[in-house]
Amino acid sequence: MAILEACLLAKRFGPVTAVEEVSLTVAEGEIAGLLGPNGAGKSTTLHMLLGLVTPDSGSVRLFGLDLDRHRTEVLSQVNFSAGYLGLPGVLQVREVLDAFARLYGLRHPARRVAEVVGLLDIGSLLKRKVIDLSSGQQTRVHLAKALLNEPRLLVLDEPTAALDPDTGDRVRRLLVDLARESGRAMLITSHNMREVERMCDRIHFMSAGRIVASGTAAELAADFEVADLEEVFLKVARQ
Ligand SMILES: Nc1ncnc2c1ncn2[C@@H]1O[C@H](COP(=O)(O)OP(=O)(O)OP(=O)(O)O)[C@@H](O)[C@H]1O
Repeated sequence: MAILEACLLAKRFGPVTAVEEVSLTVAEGEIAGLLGPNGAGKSTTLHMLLGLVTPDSGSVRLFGLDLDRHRTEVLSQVNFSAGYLGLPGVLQVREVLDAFARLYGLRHPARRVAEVVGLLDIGSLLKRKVIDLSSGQQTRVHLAKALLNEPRLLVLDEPTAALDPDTGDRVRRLLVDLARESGRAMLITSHNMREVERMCDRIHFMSAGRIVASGTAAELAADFEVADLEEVFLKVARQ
């Protein structure tokens, strides 16, 4: 079943065409990657899929429902994490997670907070204020928040950019396990090609607002007649 179906999305900001005719689908249990050079239109695409930016044209369906017409229903089954999203700095980590758990209307908020704290291994951070955390620690708190509502679609804008190699590896394993075991769909952007090769079932390359190539890492490498995704990226970026 298609969890996400985007059809011919387009967005301009004044004279800048950020996104043009972007169509993509993400299936249940699939981890999809959205790659491309800086300014290619990845974040703008994610924001349209999340209803944060209104497209100039095109449509988004989530779980078979039109995002515009069923906004509350579909967005309650989605979550989003990105390094550029702030959390309330004066609150302790526990207070932040408790607040989001209440906001999401979870049936067993305390139990779910304990679960995500365990998954992201952030028990030692619970009494710390968000503002005092390192960027990697904040990333883990953000990911914990994004898992609270057990989203059927998890959208992650550069999820491991601030993480050290060990923590990044743990988080990647956690996300892959979540997709495999519970059928959660994910759409991630990343500039880490090894990460994308390891995690993503299907990859969409964007350039100048358009999707210019899609496939598995192996299919893309074969199509572009190169050895790996890093070289595909360089070819796309330099075309
Ligand atoms: N709110 C905005 N107002 C004006 N221009 C914008 C706005 N948001 C994005 N843009 C422009 O749209 C284009 C696409 O930006 P976007 O952030 O989607 O790219 P990206 O692929 O996510 O880049 P990066 O890899 O650097 O994060 C860029 O030219 C950017 O300057």
